[in-house]
Amino acid sequence: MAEKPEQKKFDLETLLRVLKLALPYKKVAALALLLAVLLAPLAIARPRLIQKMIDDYVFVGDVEGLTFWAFVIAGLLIVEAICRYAFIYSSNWLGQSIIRDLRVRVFKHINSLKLSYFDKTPIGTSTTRTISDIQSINSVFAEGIITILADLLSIIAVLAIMITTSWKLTLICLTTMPFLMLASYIFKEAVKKSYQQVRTQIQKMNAFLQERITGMRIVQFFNAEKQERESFAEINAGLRKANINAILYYAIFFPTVDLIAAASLALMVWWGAQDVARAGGVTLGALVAFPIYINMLFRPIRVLADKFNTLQMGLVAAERVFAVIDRTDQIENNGTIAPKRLKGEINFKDVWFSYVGNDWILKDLSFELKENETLAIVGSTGSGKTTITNIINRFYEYQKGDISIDGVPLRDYDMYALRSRMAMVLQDVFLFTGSVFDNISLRDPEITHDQVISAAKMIGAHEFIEKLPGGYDYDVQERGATLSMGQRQLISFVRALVFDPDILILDEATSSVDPETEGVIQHAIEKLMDARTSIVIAHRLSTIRNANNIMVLEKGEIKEFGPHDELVELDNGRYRELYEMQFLEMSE
Ligand SMILES: Nc1ncnc2c1ncn2[C@@H]1O[C@H](COP(=O)(O)OP(=O)(O)OP(=O)(O)O)[C@@H](O)[C@H]1O
Repeated sequence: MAEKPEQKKFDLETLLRVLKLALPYKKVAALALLLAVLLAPLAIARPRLIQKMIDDYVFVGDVEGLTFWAFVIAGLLIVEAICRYAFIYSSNWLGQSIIRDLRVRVFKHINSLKLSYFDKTPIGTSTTRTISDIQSINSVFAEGIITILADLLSIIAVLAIMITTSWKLTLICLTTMPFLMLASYIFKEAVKKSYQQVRTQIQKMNAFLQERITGMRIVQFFNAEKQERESFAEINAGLRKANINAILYYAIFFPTVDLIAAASLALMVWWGAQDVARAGGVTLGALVAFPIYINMLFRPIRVLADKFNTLQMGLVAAERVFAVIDRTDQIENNGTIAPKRLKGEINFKDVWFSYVGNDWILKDLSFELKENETLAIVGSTGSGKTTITNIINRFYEYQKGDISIDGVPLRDYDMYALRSRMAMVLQDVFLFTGSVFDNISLRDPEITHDQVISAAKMIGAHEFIEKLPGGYDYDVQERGATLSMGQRQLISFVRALVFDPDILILDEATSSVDPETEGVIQHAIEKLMDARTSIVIAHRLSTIRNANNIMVLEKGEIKEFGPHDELVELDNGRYRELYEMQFLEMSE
């Protein structure tokens, strides 16, 4: 994905929108702000008091007065430390609370988006939006806006006290300011650019690793380790270079600022020392306090450029997160009918569907399924079999024609109620990290252990689950990698059965299993389809033969439709051809 907004100038609109996120935490935000305002005069009070002590007490020899003011300074130091702690804690608490809310909001929103969004958006992008981009928004609060404000306030406060102490000395100190400004500007731009490079390299590395780790089998099998190692080394070198560039700028900038500060100090001492001697010139106390002021003036300026970059990067991230939140291609769910049970009569009438534009994948489809009937869909790859199931469960919206279930148009149903009466078993079984029980119940609190066990028994999966270490509590690793294909399929069958759907959508796996497992799976499928309407993308001859009707699909059109015995009789029939070439062979 092109990350072009990075080049944009400061975006006030996004900043305001980010600030609005703090509304639920008004009080903490106000506290952080108040502390920022308080900290500036607190910090400058110390050198001012030292100045006073030297001028009014040291020369007079008033030890009692000196002790008193020393205690005042100590007291102020403690107050400042407490305030600084409270400031850091509250601004970070604010940032973290805001991003916690935002993560929930983004996750919820991503969940509600149409599947077509995920067709177009790489997985990595969705994860980046919910994790690292949102994390960067924290910096807008914790390191950005409030600290920048605190720094600016302290600069103003220091300048004010410097000018009131001696405007001449202040002017002398400020003569180096243009150099500092120039250095800061150059640094800010250079660092921004190198951080962009770092980000690009990190993104590259993430994408590379994600793909290679997922496809590790292929990498190892085709002995591609060497090439992959070389590609990785190249990306890794790029990341190192980008990081070193960024560090280099810091290494140049910070000493440069120190140098400019030292020049200021030298000028001040040179001029100040002469001025002390003059009548009406600066006092000795001021001369002692000024180096501290200079330090206080340069320290925030030194980090300000950096913080401004952080703020800007936070805003760029915020803009990307908002772009996800603002997406309106959510699933429309305007239907209200929510039946407890369905009969499962499905009717397609002149249905047309395309994923993109006018590239029709399903063309003028009409067919009917009665209660408890089974329809087997067969056809060559890409003919649109999966697509039919995708529009029945409303993963995608069809464009023309009508689909109804039990005589009610699909869109009049509440989508969640409708889906709760359907179950889907996919060819590529997806298991989540968690126990076998959780993978079957999908953490639905209404599903009991007994229900799961009795469903597993019906399917014929109970035996093998019992034998797993821990049985139903067996910890399934990511995507079920530690289970065999057949075992994963059986678990997905139990998952479907336990929800006791009225309509079953089944994409039969093409992978062949040993004859014994095949027998178990065949039995499981029969159990699953028993007494409910089923649509099966069929690959097993037994399933096809037992189906009430077979649909032969070709390029999105129905070529033949009818029961096995009828279709197999058709001269030059497509089904007959498929049957003789494929299914008979498979069943041998
Ligand atoms: N999400 C999608 N976005 C765009 N086009 C898609 C999408 N999914 C499928 N297609 C296209 O739609 C057509 C039908 O795909 P579909 O998955 O329905 O075929 P299929 O008959 O199930 O194939 P197979 O037997 O290989 O699974 C294909 O040309 C495919 O490229």
